[in-house]
Amino acid sequence: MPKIGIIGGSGVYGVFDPKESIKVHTPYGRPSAPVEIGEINGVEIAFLPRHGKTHDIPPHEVNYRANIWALHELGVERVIGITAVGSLREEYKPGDIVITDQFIDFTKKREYTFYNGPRVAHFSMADPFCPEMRKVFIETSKGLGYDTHEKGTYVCIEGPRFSTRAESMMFRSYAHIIGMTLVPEIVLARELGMCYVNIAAITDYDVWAEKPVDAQEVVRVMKENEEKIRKILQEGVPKIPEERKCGCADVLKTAFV
Ligand SMILES: CSC[C@H]1O[C@H](OP(=O)(O)O)[C@H](O)[C@@H]1O
Ligand SMILES: Nc1ncnc2[nH]cnc12
Repeated sequence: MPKIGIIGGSGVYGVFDPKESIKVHTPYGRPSAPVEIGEINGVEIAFLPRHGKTHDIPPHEVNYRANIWALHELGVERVIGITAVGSLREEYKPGDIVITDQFIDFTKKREYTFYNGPRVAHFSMADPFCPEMRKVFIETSKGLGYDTHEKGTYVCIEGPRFSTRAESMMFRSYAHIIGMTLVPEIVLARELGMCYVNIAAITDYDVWAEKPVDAQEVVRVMKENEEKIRKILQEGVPKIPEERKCGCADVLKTAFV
């Protein structure tokens, strides 16, 4: 049973060679694709492409609950989410890697929880990312010589449209990077006691800076970044401690009323 799951985003489709693919049915419907099982550097991995195998699911229509449930059902305890993001700050440059440490939710109409009653839960989201996996991927990305930001606040917008210049200026006053998929993916993983780390690859300066961003540019730059992501995973995944001492699952002890 794979204990590590990877959710790949825009332009990240070939990070390993799957040995099998499993169709998982969940109480929330179908995940974005069958879950692919394979290995990265000797470690068993479950992989899901967030936008489907042919990128036909837009960010606001991703079935985040089914994706996280499916990975959990297969035994996954730790989730690595790969995302393409725009930069809201000069010093966060296209091509840089960010190991996100906070998020701000600007989405509007998604399924945010597994707990819609009668069981009521309120999960702490103060420090949402797994400290053990953050450490591994910060060290790995830096060790590979990539320009790496140890911290960064990701503002998640609803999409599928990009921001207006005014929105971008506002977001820039409190966040460092912008994307459309981190929420509710991380929230749902946490609700099941799973660890989550976000490896964000910057593809563009959002519109506050210069010319309007476009989707083709994001996918083109992400293709260029794919090798970086592959290397970070190849080196980083085997360094993830097998036993979890991070406390990510402890939120379950205090969430229920
Ligand atoms: C293809 S442009 C916008 C698209 O790219 C990012 O995808 P992901 O987070 O899955 O890497 C962004 O969030 C949007 O979904
Ligand atoms: N500028 C941007 N805004 C929102 N999502 C993105 N994904 C990649 N670049 C983005």
